[in-house]
Amino acid sequence: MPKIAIGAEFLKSMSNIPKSEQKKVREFTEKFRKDPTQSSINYEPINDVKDKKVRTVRIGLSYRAVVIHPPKGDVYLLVWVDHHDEAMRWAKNKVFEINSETGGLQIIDTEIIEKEQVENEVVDEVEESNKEDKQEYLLFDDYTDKQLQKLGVPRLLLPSIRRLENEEELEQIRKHLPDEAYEGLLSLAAGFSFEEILVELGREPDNEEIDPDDFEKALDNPDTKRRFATVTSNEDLLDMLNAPLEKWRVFLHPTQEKIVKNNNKGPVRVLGGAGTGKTVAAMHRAKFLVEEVFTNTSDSIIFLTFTANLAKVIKNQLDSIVPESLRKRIIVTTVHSLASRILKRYDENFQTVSSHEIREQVKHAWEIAVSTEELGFDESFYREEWEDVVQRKGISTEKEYLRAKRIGRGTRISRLQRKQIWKVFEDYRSFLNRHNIKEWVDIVREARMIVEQNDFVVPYKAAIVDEAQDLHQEDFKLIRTIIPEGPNDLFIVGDTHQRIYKNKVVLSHSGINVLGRRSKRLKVNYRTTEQIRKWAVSIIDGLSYDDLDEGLDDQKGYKSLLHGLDPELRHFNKLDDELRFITDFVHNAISNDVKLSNLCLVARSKSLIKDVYKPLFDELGIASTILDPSKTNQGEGIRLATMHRVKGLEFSHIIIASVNKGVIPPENVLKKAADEISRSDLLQREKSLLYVAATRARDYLVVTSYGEKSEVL
Ligand SMILES: Nc1ncnc2c1ncn2[C@@H]1O[C@H](COP(=O)(O)OP(=O)(O)OP(=O)(O)O)[C@@H](O)[C@H]1O
Repeated sequence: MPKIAIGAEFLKSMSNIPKSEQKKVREFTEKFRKDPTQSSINYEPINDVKDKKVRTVRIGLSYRAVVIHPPKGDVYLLVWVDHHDEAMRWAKNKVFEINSETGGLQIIDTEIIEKEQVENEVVDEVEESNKEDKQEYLLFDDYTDKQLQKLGVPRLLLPSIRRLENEEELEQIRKHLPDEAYEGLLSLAAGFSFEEILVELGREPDNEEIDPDDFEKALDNPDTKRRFATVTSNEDLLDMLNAPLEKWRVFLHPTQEKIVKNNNKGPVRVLGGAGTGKTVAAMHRAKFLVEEVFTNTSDSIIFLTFTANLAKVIKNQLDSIVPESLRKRIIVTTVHSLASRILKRYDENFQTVSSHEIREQVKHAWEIAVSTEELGFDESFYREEWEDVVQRKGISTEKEYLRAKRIGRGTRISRLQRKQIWKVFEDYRSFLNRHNIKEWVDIVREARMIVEQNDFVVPYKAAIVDEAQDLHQEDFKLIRTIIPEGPNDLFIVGDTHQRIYKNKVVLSHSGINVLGRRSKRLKVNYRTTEQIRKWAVSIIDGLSYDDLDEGLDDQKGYKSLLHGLDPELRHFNKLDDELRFITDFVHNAISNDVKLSNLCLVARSKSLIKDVYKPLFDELGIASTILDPSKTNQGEGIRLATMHRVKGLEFSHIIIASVNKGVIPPENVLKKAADEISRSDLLQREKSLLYVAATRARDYLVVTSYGEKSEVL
C-alpha cells in the first residue's frame, strides 16, 4: 500500500474554502486514502513550477488539491487545496525538499529568493559606490552553511540567512522559514551556542547518512512530523479533517514528540513555562500509553489534575484525540476526588471544608482553640504553622511536632512554646474529629493509608499528573502508593512559576525519583506572542522557583514563535476612568469582529467580578457570563473570571482589571501574614497569579489599574 501523508497546510487551506467545497474535499480525501493510484484520480503536472514533483488533482469543477508524489518510494503527500487559480499560484514557487542535515521534509517558499535577487541587484550598485557604510559583521557570520542547515535552514534559503544583519531582519523573513529553522536561528541570535541548541532540539551532532530522495523515511523524522502526519486509518483521517485548525491534535513539536513517545524506566518530570504545550504533551502521552504500552483491554491509566476545571477540559480534548475503544481506559479526575472515592468506601459520612457553612464552623473552631492560648501569636500564625509544618509533614503527635524542622517559617519558637502550640492543634483536631470534618490533606493521607494496608486495590497501570506545582506533598505520596515504581509509571507536568496555592513539594520526599535523564523541559510557547510572554515573565523576574524537587527552575531559553503587539498597560485616577477605557476597548474589539467569547476580563476577586464588571457590561447591554466551574458550555458573551479561575484556559483577548494596591495582594490577606517570610511568599504567589492571568492571552493583553498601582506591577 502506498503511504499517504497530510500536511498541516493542507488542513489549514481546507478550512478556508467554502463549506460545500470542504465536503467534496473530504470525499476526495477518503477516496485518495483508499488508493491514490486509482484511475479516476488524474494527476496533472503544472507548467512553470519550481518543483517538478508537484501535481494537481481535480476536486469538483473549480477546486484543486496539490499533491507531491516523489519519484522514489511509494509516497503521496497532500499539501494544499484551493480554488484552481489560487492553488496554481501557491504551488508555483514552492519546493519540497529533504534537509540534507536534519532529514526533515521542508516546504520552501522560493518567492523570497527571487524578490531578494531583484532587490540585491539594486542594493549592490548602491553599496559599490558606498563601500564603507557596509555592515562588517552579519548576524550568522560565525557559522558554517552545514551548521545552519543542521539547525534546520533549508539549502535554498542559506543566502537569505547569510545576508541578515540583526534580529529584526530575521523577524521579517520569519514567515518564509520552516519553524525549526526559525527556532534554531532565534536561539543562535539570542546567544546560545550551536552545541547547546543541538541538545535543545534533540539532534545528534553526527547523523547517519541522509538520502535526500527518501521521502518515505523522511516522514518518520521529528521535524517532518511538525507539518506532515502519516494517515494510518480512515478514523485517523476523519479526525484530522473534522478539526483542521487544531494543530495540536496531530502535529507535535519534536521535543513534545520525544517526551510523549519515549519508553521510560521510571517517573518522568516535564517542566515548561506557560503555554509550552505541557498539557498537550500529557494528553498525547496518555494516548501513547494506552495505544502502545499498556495494551491489554483490561489495562487502564489515570490522568490526575489539581482543579476540576482542568479535568473537564482534558476529558473533552482526550475525546477528540483518542479512539473511543481506547478512550475508556483513560480515567481523568482530580487527586482530591480520587482520594475521596477511596475513603468513601470506609466512611461515607465525612465532610470536607468545601461548603460555606463548614468553612464558617472551622473558622470558629480555630478562634476557640486559639483563644485558650496566651502566647501572643495571632490566629494566622497558628493556621500557617498548622498548614506549613503539621499538615505538610503529616505530623500527628506532640512528639513528632517537638522534633519537626520548621524550615521556611519566619517566627522562632522555643520547645516550651511548641508544647503550648500543640495544645491548640489538639483542640482543633478534636473539633474536626467530633464533627467528622476532614481537610483535603487528611482525606488524601487516609486514602493512602487504606491503599498501603492493601485494603483497596487500585486498578491503574500508570498515572499522568498535570498542574503538579499545585499538588500537596501528600498528593504525591498517594500517587506513588497507587502506582508503584516501574517502567512508564509516572508522567508529571508542571510549572512552578504558576504556583498559586501554597503547596510546595519535593517529589523525592514522596518517593518519586526523577533522575537527570528523565527530567525534561518544553521551551517553545505556542500560546502567547513573544511580547506578552516577555511582559509576563518580567512580573516574576528575580524570584526564585524550584523544580518540584530540590533544584531550581528558570525561564532561560524560552521563546514564542508568535509575534504581536506589546501589552497595553493603563493606569487611571479613578474607577470611572478605568471603566470608560474598558468600555472603549471592548467596543473597539466588537467593531473589529472579535467574538465576545474570545474576550475575557479577569480580576483578583469574585466580588470585583460580580459587583463591578458584570454590572458594567449589563449596563452597556453587552452579553457577559461569569465562568462557571460546573458548566462545560458557558453560553455567549464576554467571559468574566477570577485570576484563579482562568488557570489552564486561553483567550485571544485578555483584560486584567483593577490591578490596584490593596487588591492584589488583597489587603486583608496581606495584613494577616504572620511574619516577613509569609508576606514575601504571599507576594510571590500573587505575582504568579498575575503571570498566570497574563499568559492566558493569545493575541492581546490589557492591564488596567486605578488609584494606586499594585506593588506586583
Ligand atoms: N504541537 C502543537 N502544535 C500546535 N499548537 C500547540 C501544540 N502544543 C500546544 N499547542 C497549543 O498551545 C497552547 C498551550 O498548550 P498547553 O495548554 O498544552 O500548554 P501548557 O504548557 O499546559 O500551558 P499552561 O501551563 O500555561 O496552562 C494551546 O492552545 C495548545 O493547543
